[in-house]
Amino acid sequence: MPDPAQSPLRIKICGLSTAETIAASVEAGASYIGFVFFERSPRNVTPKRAAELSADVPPGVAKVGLIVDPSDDTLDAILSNVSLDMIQLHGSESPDRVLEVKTRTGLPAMKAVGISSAEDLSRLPPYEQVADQILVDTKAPKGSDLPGGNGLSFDWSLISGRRWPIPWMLAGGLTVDTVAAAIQQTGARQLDLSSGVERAPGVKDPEKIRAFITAAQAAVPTS
Ligand SMILES: O=C(O)c1ccccc1N[C@@H]1O[C@H](COP(=O)(O)O)[C@@H](O)[C@H]1O
Repeated sequence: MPDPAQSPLRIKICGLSTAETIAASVEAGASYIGFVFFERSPRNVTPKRAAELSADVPPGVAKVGLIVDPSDDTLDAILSNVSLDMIQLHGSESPDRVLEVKTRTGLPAMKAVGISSAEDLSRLPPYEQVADQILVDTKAPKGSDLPGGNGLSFDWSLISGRRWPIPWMLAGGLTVDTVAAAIQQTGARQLDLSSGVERAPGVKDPEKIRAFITAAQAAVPTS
């Protein structure tokens, strides 16, 4: 897993599906690579394809599998094909289910929690007891096809100054144009994004990946 002491900012590029965009992410300095295992997503990859792409991910860059409300069979089917470093749970998994997934897979789990208002923050503490990391994402609008990956940000002032008992990542609509403000308002030192480095849904753009990571690194205060 990326070591916070070694890098002041850790970036996860999610929904990668080509060797070219994985190489661009790794060379630009991404700490995490995300594979989406969710059939409705334009970023969906099969476990076999993820295993092929994993050959391009060097040690030290964590491979994260994004799954939505997975059954045990789904978890087993994915992990029998591809070796992952962390599971990202991006559905409505309960805290107990997060624990079960950790036990079954033997992997650390990052639980996504959707935020759209101050009340949503009350959902965080139970997950902070059981997950290894929290992913703070924008709550998907009612009726949307995807529970994440919609390119929408939330009101970052809601988490400004919050104390986090475990490592966390900021997600939701991050782009090269918004990342400096996102870091400044939330104090985030881990970022996760998908839509903001795409030229079309599911089509990552190597140039956008490089530009985002450069802008994000430049936005972190040095002291
Ligand atoms: O990216 C997807 O297709 C996806 C599908 C289902 C759940 C989550 C998904 N993506 C995650 O959503 C956030 C925010 O993405 P974006 O930058 O706003 O597009 C991020 O954590 C992705 O990993």
